Amino acid sequence: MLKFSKMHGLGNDFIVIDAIQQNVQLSTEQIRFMADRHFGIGCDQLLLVEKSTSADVDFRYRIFNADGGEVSQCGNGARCFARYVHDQGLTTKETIAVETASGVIYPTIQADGNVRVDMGKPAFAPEKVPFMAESEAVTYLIDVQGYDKVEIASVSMGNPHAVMLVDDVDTAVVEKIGPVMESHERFPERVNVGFMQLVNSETIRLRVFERGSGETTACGTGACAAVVTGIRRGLLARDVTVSLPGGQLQISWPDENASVWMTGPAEHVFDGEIAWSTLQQI
Ligand SMILES: N[C@@H](CCC[C@H](N)C(=O)O)C(=O)O
Repeated sequence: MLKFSKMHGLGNDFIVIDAIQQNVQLSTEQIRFMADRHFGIGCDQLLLVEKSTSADVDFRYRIFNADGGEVSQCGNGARCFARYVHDQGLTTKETIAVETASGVIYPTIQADGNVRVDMGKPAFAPEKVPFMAESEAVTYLIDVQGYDKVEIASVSMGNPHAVMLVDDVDTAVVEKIGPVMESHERFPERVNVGFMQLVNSETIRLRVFERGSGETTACGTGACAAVVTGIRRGLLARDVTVSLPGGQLQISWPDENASVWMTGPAEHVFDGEIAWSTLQQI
């Protein structure tokens, strides 16, 4: 049997698998099957806990979207990862160094159970996102099929994000523009698409259409992306409450050269197991 835990961060849900104590080799099709909410277990992302290859880092963290594609960063996943390795007794540390495909992040489990994560520095250079543009700008006007030009900001939080301002997230056409933007030709690795409504300089509302998973109830890196691009546009303060459909995150970007800090909950839902014989049929 393959053991897993089901966890979530503000409803952005994960299958978390210990690949240190279990020998885990999953194909893209098997991950897609496990993520499927009707035929499998159901999740937005599947997270693998592995040993790090470097001595000064505690764990390696691999992330797969529901479509089976491996990606390099996940904010809500980082908080769940930290709670998982701590609660399963894989570490006794409160601050954990975690290697991801886009660098090392440092989640800290707080006394109240929330997790605060040093998410690293945002990268705005188009080639880092990657986004096709002649030079770096705070915002860009892009052609979106079926719509007039759309103004976006783009940033890498270890994964690619496009953020647009909307008057009201409740009426924003996330399910229509989201998929078109996700596969926009100017984002060669596709993109996570954020729809940000300003409430005041310290509060935003946000919905995110995630690359490879569709709209989720919350996206941690999406919240970081919205806040840093909002600060660059002169719209937001340095500490912002981000209100997502699944709940709230606190995001802070102390200055242009600093890391972005994210604080929020991570919840364990249940433990389960699935037979390898079932997965072998996929
Ligand atoms: N849910 C995540 C982001 C997961 C990865 C993303 N869909 C991508 O493809 O980059 C978060 O909380 O940040």
